[in-house]
Amino acid sequence: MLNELPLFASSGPILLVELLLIYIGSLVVYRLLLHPLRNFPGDKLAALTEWHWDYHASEADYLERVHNKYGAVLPGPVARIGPNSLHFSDPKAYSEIYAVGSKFTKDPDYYAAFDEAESSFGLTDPVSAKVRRDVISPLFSRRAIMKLETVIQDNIDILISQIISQKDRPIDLYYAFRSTTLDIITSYCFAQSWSTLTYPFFQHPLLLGMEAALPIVWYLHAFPVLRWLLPLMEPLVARTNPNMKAFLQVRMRMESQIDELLKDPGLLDRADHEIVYHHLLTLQPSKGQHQIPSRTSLWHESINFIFAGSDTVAKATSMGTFHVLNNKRISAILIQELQQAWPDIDGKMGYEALEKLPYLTAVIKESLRISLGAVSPMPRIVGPSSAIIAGVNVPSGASVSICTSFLHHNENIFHDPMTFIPERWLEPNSRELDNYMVSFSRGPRSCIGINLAWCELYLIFGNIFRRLDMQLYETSVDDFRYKAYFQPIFTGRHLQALIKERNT
Ligand code: HEM
Repeated sequence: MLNELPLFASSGPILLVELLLIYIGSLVVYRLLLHPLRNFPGDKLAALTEWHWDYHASEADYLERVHNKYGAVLPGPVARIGPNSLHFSDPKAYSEIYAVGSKFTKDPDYYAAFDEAESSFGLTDPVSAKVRRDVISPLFSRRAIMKLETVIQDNIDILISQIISQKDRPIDLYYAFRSTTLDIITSYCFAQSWSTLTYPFFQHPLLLGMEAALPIVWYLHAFPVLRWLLPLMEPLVARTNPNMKAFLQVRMRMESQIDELLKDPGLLDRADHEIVYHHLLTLQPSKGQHQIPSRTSLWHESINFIFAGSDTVAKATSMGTFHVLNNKRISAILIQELQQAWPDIDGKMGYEALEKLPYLTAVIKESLRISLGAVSPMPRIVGPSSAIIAGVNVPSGASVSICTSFLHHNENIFHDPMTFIPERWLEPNSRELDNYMVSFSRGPRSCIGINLAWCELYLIFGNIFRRLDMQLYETSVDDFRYKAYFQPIFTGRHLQALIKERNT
């Protein structure tokens, strides 16, 4: 009887189900038994489907748990965390994956989730990415930052005056810093400040919308179709979730900025200073730019700057400020150093002068170390041939990464890694530690905004600790536990402080 059953039923829907089952069956066999990564240790479900990663991606300690489980299994300090993805735990892997001159490229499947495929962050083709970088990098060179330092200082002055005007109530310093960095990036890159600093309690709806948008990243990764559906669902989303509505408004606002500019390029001449569009909209064949970026590409780039350039600095300053205020000894040393170097409180102290202060520098480095920056993997595709990473032979085409926490929070590198100790950066061996500080990543895709970030960090830390008298309010270290959405979202209360103006 069995022999007489046909292999495929003839009716359409059943045939579809049969084909689907055959496809899934073949995928299972391929991924478990034939895939080039089949011999790497890791959960079977992780090897079978990307959804396993998407399910666990936001758990801050997920990768640590995976390595604790598979650390002793050969071939070494590596685990398979997706069908085509490996994650390393040995810090040596960092300099091999993110090496200067590396031919490894950004993993297109992973980075597509950010929905900025045509921005400097999202471009995965190395040639296009390099052209874009070469075109916009001059705006972020140290020289350019020094020239536009007043743009940054002016916004910090607004921050200080806004904080002082809200005396007698605790200030949400995370929102305050995020407003500062948003206004800095929108003034610096577009000469059109969003003026979020002057919004009541620093809670501008656009800022709240950007914060609410972060958690969608792993959904967009798991279900790529959402990237197409999201714009269609705008009216529904806007009605049901005010923060998502605000996020969609951020995207639309940037879209109209581009449209206005394309309609009237003369707007560029009216900008107060050089902005990112001066670079993007000027053909620069010497840098390999043979065409002006498309409207979509300009739009992606503008959204990229707003996200990449604001939350990162705000989270580092929030964590750093908390740790300084939480330790009387550290805050006393920092304030004393600032008072000595900057005796006239009504005067100004610029970036170059602040950079020379050793304790302030140590505080900033420690803030960057402990806050990590990007908290999720930044995967690269191995190629053009196979590579040895941390002593392990990895086939070409595999997606590889090692998260920053495996260096910054590694007790073999930084003793007592979860404690904020600026002094570690002042010890004789601190140059050695610099090799393991990778907040801005390394290699051809490292952070474009590093000089701007350093300048913001010096000016924000310098100004708030010199000009304000701050006391923590109902914030503890537990409030900085986070969920990982490439950038962290702290799960506790935001950093809050009672703040007065300092008079001397
Ligand atoms: C404390 C502050 C900052 C930290 C910790 C940080 C960290 C990083 C990291 C780790 C990357 C690599 C991402 C990856 O490989 O996927 C990156 C890339 C990038 N960052 Fe930053 N960043 C900061 C500030 C900024 C600022 C202020 C800007 C604004 C100009 C900026 C713009 C960018 C851009 C455009 C990229 C993409 C570069 C590429 O893929 O080639 N960042 N940043």
